[in-house]
Parts: sequence; structure tokens; C-alpha cells
Amino acid sequence: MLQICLKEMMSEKHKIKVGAVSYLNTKPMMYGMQNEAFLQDHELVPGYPARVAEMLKAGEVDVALVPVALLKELPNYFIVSDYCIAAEHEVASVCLFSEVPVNELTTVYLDYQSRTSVALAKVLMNEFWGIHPEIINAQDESYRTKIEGRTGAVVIGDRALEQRRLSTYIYDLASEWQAMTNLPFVFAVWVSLTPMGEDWITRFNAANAEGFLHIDEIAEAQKYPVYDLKKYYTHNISYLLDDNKRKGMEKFLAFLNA
Ligand SMILES: C=C(O[C@@H]1C=C(C(=O)O)C=C[C@H]1O)C(=O)O
Repeated sequence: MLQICLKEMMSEKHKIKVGAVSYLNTKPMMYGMQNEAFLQDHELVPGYPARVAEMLKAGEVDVALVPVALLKELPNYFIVSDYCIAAEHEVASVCLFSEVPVNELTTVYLDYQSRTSVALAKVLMNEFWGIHPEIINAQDESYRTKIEGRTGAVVIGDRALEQRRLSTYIYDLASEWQAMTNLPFVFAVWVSLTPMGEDWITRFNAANAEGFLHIDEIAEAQKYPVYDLKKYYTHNISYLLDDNKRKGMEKFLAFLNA
């Protein structure tokens, strides 16, 4: 009995901690990680993107789906998966919401849960729309009630899918980025701070891939009347980190380093 407990404690100690964004858009990637075999040597730690970024930086997790904007703060990092959160068309869940056209905005609140999209919004305001409203970093969820008159807000994730039903003007930031650069936009990538080894990467890619064989099942299981999740998983979010997406990512990082 004691031996079994000790064994369990030892394996608990050596579990690889995986920080994962807790939004609906990660469900297809997380599907293949929610089984006994994977969970035997991995622990999943959920959080919103800005929190997941902090977890990786603080060494609380070993691998994490982190906002691309974090990469410029890391002295050394490894992209450990062929999967990511990106968009080649409209993303639907990362938008600037308002009641007036963008050039009439005097104040814009930025989502406290985001690192990448808030940086993208600033790039678009400066480089594409040429607007210079007052920028306020939101501290908690109450900021969404401030969207009225000439005040707009960037909202991401499931809450953005909900906000789509409330706001008059919806500027999809992935679409705007594509209009500006003709490139896809990558929001988040799987990253570690130390090398993970080829065998583990192969296994992790396979775990990421599994859910894409079960998209109907995953979409239906959520019972989410707010937005068509099958469309979200197959049209809005694009999950494979290919060369064109890497180009989009490099371009965005170049804007952040300028
Ligand atoms: C497309 C999205 O991408 C997310 C946006 C992020 C950000 O703005 O920092 C980080 C991770 C992504 O999961 C979304 O969640 O709506």
C-alpha cells in the first residue's frame, strides 16, 4: 500500500504541466489530451491567455499555449507543436466592438485576458486605421458595459462570441490584419522554455491532431447556442502552423519590435 502511494507521488511529481487556454477554441486540440494515457504523465492547467503567459514565465508550467506577443519577452523559447490558434479569414472571437465607426472612437478599452490581440489592436490603430483614441487597459470583466457612445473595446474568446450579439459595429481583427498585410494571423503557439525532445513532440502533435477527427462530436457536446461552433472550428480558427502563418507571425513580431 505504502509502496503504491509512493509510486503515485513520484509519478505525480514528474508530470509535465501543460498550460492551456480555457476558451472553446482550444477544445479540438485538447480532445486528445483528455484520456488516461496522456493524463498519466501530464497535468493540464487551464487559464485565460494572459494568465497562461504568466504561468509559463513563472515556471509554473512546462509547456503552454501562449500568446504570440509573449515571445518577444522570452530570451529563449521552443515552438513544440505544429498546432496553433490562428486565422486565415475572419476569426470571429477577436474583435473591436463599438456603437460608432472606428474613426469616431475617442476611447478604447483593451481586454485584460489578452496579450496578442491587444497588441494587434494597437498595430491596427496606428498603422491601418490611423486613429489615436485614449487607450485603457481593462482590469476586470466590467469593462464590457462601457461599450457605448464613442467608447469601444477589444474583447477576445468566448466572451467575444457573446458580445457579437450586442454590439452594432464589429471589427474582426484577423480580417483587418489580412487586409493590411495579406497574411494570416497567429494568436497563440505551443511553447516550452527548454527543449522537449523529438519523441515527446511527436506524441504531443498526435494528441493535438486527434480532435480534428471528431469535430462534429466536439461542437455538439458544447450545447452553445451563441455561435455555430462547427463553423468556428473549421472556418474561423485555423489550427495548423504552416509556412504562411509563420510569415504572418514574423511580420507581427517585427511590428512589436519596431
Ligand atoms: C482567437 C483567439 O486567440 C486567443 C487570443 C490571445 C491573445 O489575444 O492574447 C491568446 C490566445 C488565443 O487563444 C481567441 O481566443 O479568441
